[in-house]
Amino acid sequence: MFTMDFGSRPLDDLLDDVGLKHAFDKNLEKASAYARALAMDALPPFARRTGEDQDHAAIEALAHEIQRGFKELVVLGTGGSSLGAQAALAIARYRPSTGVTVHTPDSLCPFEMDRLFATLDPNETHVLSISKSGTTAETLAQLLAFRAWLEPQTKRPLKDHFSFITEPKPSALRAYGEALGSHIVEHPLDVGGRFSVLTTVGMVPVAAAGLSVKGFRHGAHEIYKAVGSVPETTAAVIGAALTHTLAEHRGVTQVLLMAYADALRAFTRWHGQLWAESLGKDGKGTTPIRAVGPVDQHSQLQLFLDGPDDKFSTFIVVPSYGKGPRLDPKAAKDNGLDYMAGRTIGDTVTCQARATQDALRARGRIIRQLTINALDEENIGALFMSFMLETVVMAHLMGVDAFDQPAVEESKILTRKYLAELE
Ligand SMILES: O=P(O)(O)OC[C@H]1O[C@H](O)[C@H](O)[C@@H](O)[C@@H]1O
Repeated sequence: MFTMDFGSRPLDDLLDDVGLKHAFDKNLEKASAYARALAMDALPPFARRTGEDQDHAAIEALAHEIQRGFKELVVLGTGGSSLGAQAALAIARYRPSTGVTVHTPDSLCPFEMDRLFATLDPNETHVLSISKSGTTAETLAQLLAFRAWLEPQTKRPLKDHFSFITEPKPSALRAYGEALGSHIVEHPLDVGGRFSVLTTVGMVPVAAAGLSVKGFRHGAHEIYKAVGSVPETTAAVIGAALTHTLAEHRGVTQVLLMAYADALRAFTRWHGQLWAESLGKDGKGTTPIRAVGPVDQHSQLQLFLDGPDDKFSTFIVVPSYGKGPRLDPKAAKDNGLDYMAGRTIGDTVTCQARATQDALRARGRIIRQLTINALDEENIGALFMSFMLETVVMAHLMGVDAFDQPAVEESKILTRKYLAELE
């Protein structure tokens, strides 16, 4: 799982220093009461389903079918139909490969599609199209392009090259899959795309890549049990109460999620959609910022430290003292780099994460650190659930509906109209 801290001093003391203890306590009480009520009778389906596991057989069946027949899996989907899988899959590259290689072209880009077609072997390629609505133009366009590329080249039945995850209701994507006769797995009706990572949507790609679905779900389940029983101690509820307090009383308009591990880059993108689409409405919201350390210390840190004090920052750290390659002591000393002599790459990164946070704290910022001890399924699953619940609790405190995205729908309708009108 993971632990949370705010540096060497307790959060209560930090809040006392800035006169926000009372406001925070009130928000924490409200947030905790809401989390308890959710757990008692109205737990969001994305969380409830994690405990049910009733779709496990469907997930494994499709994943095995893909693994048995193909070496490459292209996941077509965008937003909530891709970002969760990408975040979960990112840890696969540190394991011996037991599954297929997964490609996730989540933005519509002609150059990227040309590159994929030039490098993939059509006979070894399976295409999994994911769309909750079954109407998203980008995903449908990619699907049509993949069919046009595969059909003249494959020696196998076309239907075997395709599978689909979409809601059990009429849509263009569903009709397409049915006409092909391909395998179709249900996207749950009651789970929104950006909350769907632990459902079939995120878990089929994960299983095909050889990762443990049970691991992700177990980590997630532990968090939701804790949020239901002792909400006031959990990162999700404290995080929501704190962010809301800082937004109300300290002019915080942005939330920074900075992860010190390359494999968490995709996680920060997943979080960006979750936070922005769930909370940015009715003229309200805080803008998510994504960063990866240490690389973004060399691009954004100046702003974080010396720009406006309008951000609440969360750091995700995987302590890696003694890990990774060791720096040659003699070469380091000979070149005046004594402080590096004999240290590992992991030592360096862990010290950088600490230094960045200490520098921010020295400027009076309240900084949250979440620490995971390894990049594994349980820990990433726990983080998924924690941030989803944090978002839902935050929506409650703000008085907005976490589960719709009316403004995005307007732009989708206009895109379809403009495309149809093209000469
Ligand atoms: O899964 P789909 O129906 O294709 O939707 C994919 C994405 O489309 C829109 O942009 C929505 O705003 C997102 O919330 C959604 O994740």
